[in-house]
Amino acid sequence: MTAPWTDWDHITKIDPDKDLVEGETFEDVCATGTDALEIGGTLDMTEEKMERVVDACAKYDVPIYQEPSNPGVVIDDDALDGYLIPTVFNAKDSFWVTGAHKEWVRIEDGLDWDRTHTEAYIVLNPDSSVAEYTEADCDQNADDVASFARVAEKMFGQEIVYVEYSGTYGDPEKVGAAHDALEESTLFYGGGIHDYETAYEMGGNADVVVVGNLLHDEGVDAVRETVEGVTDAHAELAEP
Ligand SMILES: CC(C)=CCC/C(C)=C/CC/C(C)=C/CC/C(C)=C/COP(=O)(O)OP(=O)(O)O
Ligand SMILES: O=P(O)(O)OC[C@@H](O)CO
Ligand SMILES: [Mg+2]
Repeated sequence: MTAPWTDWDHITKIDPDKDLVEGETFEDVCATGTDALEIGGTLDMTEEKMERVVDACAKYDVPIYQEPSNPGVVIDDDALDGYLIPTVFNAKDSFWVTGAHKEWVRIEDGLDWDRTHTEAYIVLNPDSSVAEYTEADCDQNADDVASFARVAEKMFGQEIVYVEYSGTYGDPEKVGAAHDALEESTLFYGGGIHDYETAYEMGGNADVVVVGNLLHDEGVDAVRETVEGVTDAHAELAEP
């Protein structure tokens, strides 16, 4: 069976610590045309906040994945299609590469391996909380980014590589370099996608575009525009 994300164009990342725009519901989020929901954030996360969002989204048709930022917030919920567990390839502290994972496996018995997948992050915005938190070395040129992507796929068997600019719009050249370096793995891009044009441009350089802050800051109509942008970019790439 092929992995579900190979069919995705767009993910909406919901931060359980942030509100939706006033008057909007999770039903509206699920009606944007987004292909999957990723529930996660780095700051002030708790199991209760995670549960609340998963419960609210469970009855709609969009797959739901939890993206835990640490082992303490992983929830056990049948409504989840799975877990997308980050591993940060350019973190300075190996805790964020394998250490947290080792602790998780040590503490929990009976992990649901069939629903557990990893995302090989390359974190590139030095001002993001995720970069600070993981002490990521963000000083990477396009060749470096491409090489990390290739290492993730070819040496570590990662099915998902994630170029992360959380909070700011990234460099399309670096994203494209990662894309060109991959043969099989799926490239996620996230960071600063805020309208049709940015989604269209990054859609030309990545397999899946992830939209986060926009949902909480601008709302579902803006998110729907980004779905259209990436979908159009991918439709054009697929033309003969
Ligand atoms: C082993 C387990 C279960 C967990 C460890 C998982 C790891 C290594 C997490 C590292 C941090 C990471 C990549 C988290 C993913 C979520 C993410 C990138 C959230 C967005 O971060 P920001 O947007 O910078 O933070 P805020 O939105 O919270 O300010
Ligand atoms: O919030 P934004 O900047 O859209 O980033 C999305 C996502 O990649 C964050 O992990
Ligand atoms: Mg964020």
